[in-house]
Amino acid sequence: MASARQALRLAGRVRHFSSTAARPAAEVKRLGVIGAGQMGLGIALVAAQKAQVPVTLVDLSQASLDKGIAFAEKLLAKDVSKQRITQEQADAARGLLQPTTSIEDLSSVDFVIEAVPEIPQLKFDIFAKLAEVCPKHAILATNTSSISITRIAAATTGGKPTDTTNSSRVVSTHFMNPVPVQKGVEIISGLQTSPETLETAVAFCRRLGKVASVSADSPGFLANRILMPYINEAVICLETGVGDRDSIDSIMKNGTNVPMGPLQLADFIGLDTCLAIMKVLHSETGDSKYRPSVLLRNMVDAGWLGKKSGKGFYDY
Ligand SMILES: NC(=O)c1ccc[n+]([C@@H]2O[C@H](COP(=O)([O-])OP(=O)(O)OC[C@H]3O[C@@H](n4cnc5c(N)ncnc54)[C@H](O)[C@@H]3O)[C@@H](O)[C@H]2O)c1
Repeated sequence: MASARQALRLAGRVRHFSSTAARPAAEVKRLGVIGAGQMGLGIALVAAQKAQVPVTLVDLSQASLDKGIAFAEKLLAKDVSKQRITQEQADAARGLLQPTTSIEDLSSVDFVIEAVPEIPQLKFDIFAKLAEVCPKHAILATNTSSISITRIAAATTGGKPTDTTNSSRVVSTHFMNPVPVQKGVEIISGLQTSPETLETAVAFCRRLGKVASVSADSPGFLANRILMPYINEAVICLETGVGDRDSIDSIMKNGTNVPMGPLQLADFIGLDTCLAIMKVLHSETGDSKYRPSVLLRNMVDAGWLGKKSGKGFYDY
């Protein structure tokens, strides 16, 4: 596994224009996570289990917090029943999760990861608030799938873009779904991100047992720049009758040794998420090769969003 320094060297393409006095990851003693949905809950649980730090888990919705905590308890109970961890370890991890509906409770975190829905203005507002609430050494990370890290960082400057006190601490830690299972994480620097921030993010992700890839702030970053056109092309093959659903999924599953084909994978990710990312790739690059498939748009318009809505390319 690459060390944090090696990862930084790998990131030779990433230019840095600012520096910051961020603490090294070994001193990340408390994590904050905003958004207790699919991704936020997974990140919080992995942090409690692997880094064994207290996690302040913030969500606007008490119902989401209750659902998330119940899901975490279910995952921990499953790990105990499969003898992957002991009951004591499960209890310790559960005890580290501290749900709250108040963002002000992030006032003593060393590192915060935002995982709210993929809505640009929502993320900008939250980062402006984090710059006010979190300690001045805290790393402010986003789990965005597609929004520019540079734009998110700019939201922390309070209208003074040349003051990088806050924006140099913004970075993306883009975890993969499901977080407890997937080892990969993309670490993306915005234009303002300092080398210290990047290094702290890489090192903290390693404490979570993840393998970090470093990339520049470019539409889709690495994972979605490669994955989403692949999924979109599979939908175009279905739409234009090149092959049926099962043939498309079968050839990719059995021919490229992936656990599921592209249409099933799209259902698991959420077709709305896939469409949103294709739209970003298309609009941000202006390149027609990223045009979302008509069928993908129609499926989303119909409310057939995949597994989460009970119907997508498959029925659930
Ligand atoms: N789902 C995936 O496969 C996946 C993979 C990688 C990255 N992402 C990214 O992760 C982020 C979260 O995605 P998700 O699938 O977990 O979403 P989700 O809809 O499952 O969860 C989002 C949570 O945020 C909460 N929330 C909304 N507004 C809030 C606010 N103002 N303050 C606090 N909490 C708020 C919601 O109540 C909800 O619990 C998005 O940026 C998404 O693009 C998703």
